[in-house]
Amino acid sequence: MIDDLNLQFGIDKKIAFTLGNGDLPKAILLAEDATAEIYLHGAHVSSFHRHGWGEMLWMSDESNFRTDRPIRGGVPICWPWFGQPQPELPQHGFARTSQWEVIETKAHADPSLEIALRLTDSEATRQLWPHPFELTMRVIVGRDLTMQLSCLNTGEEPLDAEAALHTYFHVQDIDAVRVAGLDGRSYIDKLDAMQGKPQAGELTIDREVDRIYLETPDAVTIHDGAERRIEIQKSGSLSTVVWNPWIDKSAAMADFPNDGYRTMVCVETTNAADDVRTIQPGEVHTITQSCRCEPATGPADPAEAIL
Ligand SMILES: O=P(O)(O)OC[C@H]1O[C@@H](O)[C@H](O)[C@@H](O)[C@@H]1O
Repeated sequence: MIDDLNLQFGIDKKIAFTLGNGDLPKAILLAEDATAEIYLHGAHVSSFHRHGWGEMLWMSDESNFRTDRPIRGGVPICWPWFGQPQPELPQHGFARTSQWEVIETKAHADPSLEIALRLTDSEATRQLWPHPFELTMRVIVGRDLTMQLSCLNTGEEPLDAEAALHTYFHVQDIDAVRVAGLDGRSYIDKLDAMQGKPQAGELTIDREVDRIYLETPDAVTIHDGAERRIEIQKSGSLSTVVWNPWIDKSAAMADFPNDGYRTMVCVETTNAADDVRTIQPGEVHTITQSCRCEPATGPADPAEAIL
């Protein structure tokens, strides 16, 4: 399988396929400005390392790497639902535990690299969710990490889908983290009977946080507690989830280190809660997020200072 992937989609010195953890196949993208890794299991981006500025994503070193489990960390794709609408359904949908197929790789002149993966309905997905669909995940690796998740409704009935690019960002020190861009928005507090509450100012984290922010079309910025800030631009999404499990929940999760909550925060570009999307037959809905990691002060790139 790896040989076939390299033959069909490998690009010399830029894109290669290999077996990753748990012998699951993954793509390695070696762009001029960054290196990224994407597992075919879940179309899961597990690493984005912008050269000179370190790893942007947080990965659990206790993660499962099994075909029947989601990977913990990186960017799980929650689809076609967010959370667990019914107890018998898998939390966050089936996309993150499905095997995706690679459909395209490209080396752009700018000089980013791109990989596209696809998931279509099958007997197994129709048992959980009775809709035909074609889901495409495009990952573009350059100075930014851009992810586009597109759902084409290939059926004859409208379908309703939620989605999340459930991104685990690596931060230096949770006590000093600030999340900007949500001021004045209201959020659903999943830890307080789904009550609606207003956000005043920047968000800081000193306890478990699990919130769905509504009416959030704009960029969100994470100040990571040290020298970095991460800006998340988005489109096709009017909701944003912020999650940190804090002490007790970290300890309760078997695939999460007890102190993991100190160096991560999830800021998720979503279609969740009242932002569920109805997609008509033959139509496509795309949710996009583009993440840029830059020094906390100064221009994004030393070259930009002299341009
Ligand atoms: O453990 P999971 O299924 O990956 O979910 C992690 C978290 O994901 C967040 O997006 C949810 O809002 C939380 O409620 C949930 O606990």
